Amino acid sequence: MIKETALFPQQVYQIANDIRDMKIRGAGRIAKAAAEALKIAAESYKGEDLEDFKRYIKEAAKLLTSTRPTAVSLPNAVSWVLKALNTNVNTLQAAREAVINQANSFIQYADQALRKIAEYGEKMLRDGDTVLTHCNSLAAISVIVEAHKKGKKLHVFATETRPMYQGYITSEMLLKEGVNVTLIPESSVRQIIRKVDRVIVGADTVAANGAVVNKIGTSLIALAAHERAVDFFVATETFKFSPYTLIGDIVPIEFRPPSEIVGVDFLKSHPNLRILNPAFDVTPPNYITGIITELGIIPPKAAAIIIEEMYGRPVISSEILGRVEEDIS
Ligand SMILES: O=P(O)(O)OC[C@H]1O[C@H](OP(=O)(O)O)[C@H](O)[C@@H]1O
Repeated sequence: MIKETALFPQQVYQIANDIRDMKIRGAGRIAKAAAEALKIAAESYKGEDLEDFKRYIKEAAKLLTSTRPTAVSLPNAVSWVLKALNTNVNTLQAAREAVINQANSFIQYADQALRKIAEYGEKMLRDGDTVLTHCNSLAAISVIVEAHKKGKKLHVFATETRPMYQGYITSEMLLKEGVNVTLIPESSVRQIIRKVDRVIVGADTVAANGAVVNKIGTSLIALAAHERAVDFFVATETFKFSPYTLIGDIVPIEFRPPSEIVGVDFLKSHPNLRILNPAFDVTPPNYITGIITELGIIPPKAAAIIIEEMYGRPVISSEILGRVEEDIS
């Protein structure tokens, strides 16, 4: 549990806890939730001092970015909102309004971006295609659903996605839209890939060299697709592009608790058993056909250009990010 003090309203801690516990999950959704939390914090600030307000918002930013380390959408959303404090705000009221407006503008941008991704991405799917997707990505799903709405007959293989089984959520979402879905264990992908025309997945972070960090198992799927020359697309908003990688940062990979892999009883009865539960892996750029963004479909090698255009240099320091490499030993 994140330590609660009287500093922020309970809702802010709740959002932070829900992101950490993956009750709120998906790189886009956690970014929007963080923006919403900063907005709530700004609205609820009880003090009367501008400088104190700025410190308070930065503390909230720190709390939120400390919840999960890998998806850069989280610090990028927070940076977007914190820009409000860099503008010429001279009064508490102006600063509060600026934070609220920036948070709203991020949420609005995120919603519009998903619509644009669907619009650009559906063109990559053809009538009769069999599509494979992994985990639960709103960006990837929006592309599939848009193609389906355009009248293209698709069949989707959704991987179960151990250990959290987000493939079940994906299956439900696609079935609700009337898309044909077959749920498969991800260990069957090399067997199934011969039936697949297109792979489409989401992203948690896109690095400056075009590598994509996404749910564990993605890179094995990319490898299988590469072997059979199956096109492999990544659907992602540009706020999942990492400005930190432009200045040499390595994307930290989150390791989650062993209890997500095996039951507590099994763990207790085998105290010498070590368990590793990495939540993400890295797919190299040469395995990726194209990255579908709200700005258009780009080759992975163009990621650095997008980062430079969108962000320039990082806005918040690594101190606020609180990024610490996980100990995997
Ligand atoms: O933003 P959207 O496209 O919804 O999802 C992007 C990615 O976020 C998820 O991470 P997690 O489930 O939070 O660990 C998955 O890795 C998914 O592919």
